[in-house]
Amino acid sequence: MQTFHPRHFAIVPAAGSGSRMGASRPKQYLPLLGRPLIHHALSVLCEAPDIDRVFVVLSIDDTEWARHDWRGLGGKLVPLFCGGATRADSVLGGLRAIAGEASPSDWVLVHDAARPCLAPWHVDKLIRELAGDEVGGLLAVPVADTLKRADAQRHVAATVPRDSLWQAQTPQMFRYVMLRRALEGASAVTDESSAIEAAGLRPRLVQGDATNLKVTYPLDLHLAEWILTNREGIGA
Ligand SMILES: Nc1ccn([C@@H]2O[C@H](COP(=O)(O)OP(=O)(O)OP(=O)(O)O)[C@@H](O)[C@H]2O)c(=O)n1
Ligand SMILES: C[C@](O)(CO)[C@H](O)COP(=O)(O)O
Repeated sequence: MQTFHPRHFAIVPAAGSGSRMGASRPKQYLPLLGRPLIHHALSVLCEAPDIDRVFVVLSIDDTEWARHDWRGLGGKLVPLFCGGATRADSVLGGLRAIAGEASPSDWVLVHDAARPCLAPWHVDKLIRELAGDEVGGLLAVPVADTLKRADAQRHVAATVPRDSLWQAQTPQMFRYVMLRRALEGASAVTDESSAIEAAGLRPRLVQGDATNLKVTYPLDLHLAEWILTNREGIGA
């Protein structure tokens, strides 16, 4: 009997403008250790032995991608100029663009272009822990701080119990057809898991670590540089 092995595709949404960064160009192209920021995560995804192809979703009017040399990342990398108005639109555009290549039960790993400190072991752990899962899941870290809910005047209205609260990261890994249908049916979601949850399913939380931060504000760029330079020393 022939056994079916699902493939793994990465989709990297990179069509954002980086407004909170306040830089002169989208943050995915800001220099980080001599490379465009996005290069770091793409390199890890392209080198992951389990990942078959890496699709980068760019804005339809992106002019910067072509200014850089990506050949060092090898043949798995495919740019798609089909980004949308929101992150979810960009991911959905990517899923639609690869419809001819992906089978319904292939896995899709969606990873933010803005998370440059993705490490090979993050990808390996996610794929290994979710291999036999019906639904899929995401990297995440348990909330470590005491949480406060603010009122309109920024006074503390309540202390929110942090038990069972996790911070969502990426990659988030789901079956192609399940993710596509979930995103087509979802409104205003900020990650893939939310769309899957809205479809009535329960994604699994796979514990990652704080080094896989999202570069959102200028300080994050310095933190990312420090993490990439000192990774061996901090045991991450
Ligand atoms: N229309 C959009 C918006 C965001 N993204 C991508 O989604 C990821 C996470 O989003 P975020 O950090 O919010 O990026 P930006 O939207 O660029 O940032 P900001 O919200 O500060 O403008 C980034 O890799 C970003 O490029 C995208 O592909 N398409
Ligand atoms: C998907 C995500 O990285 C999970 O933390 C995050 O939600 C995306 O960031 P955004 O600022 O909400 O677009």
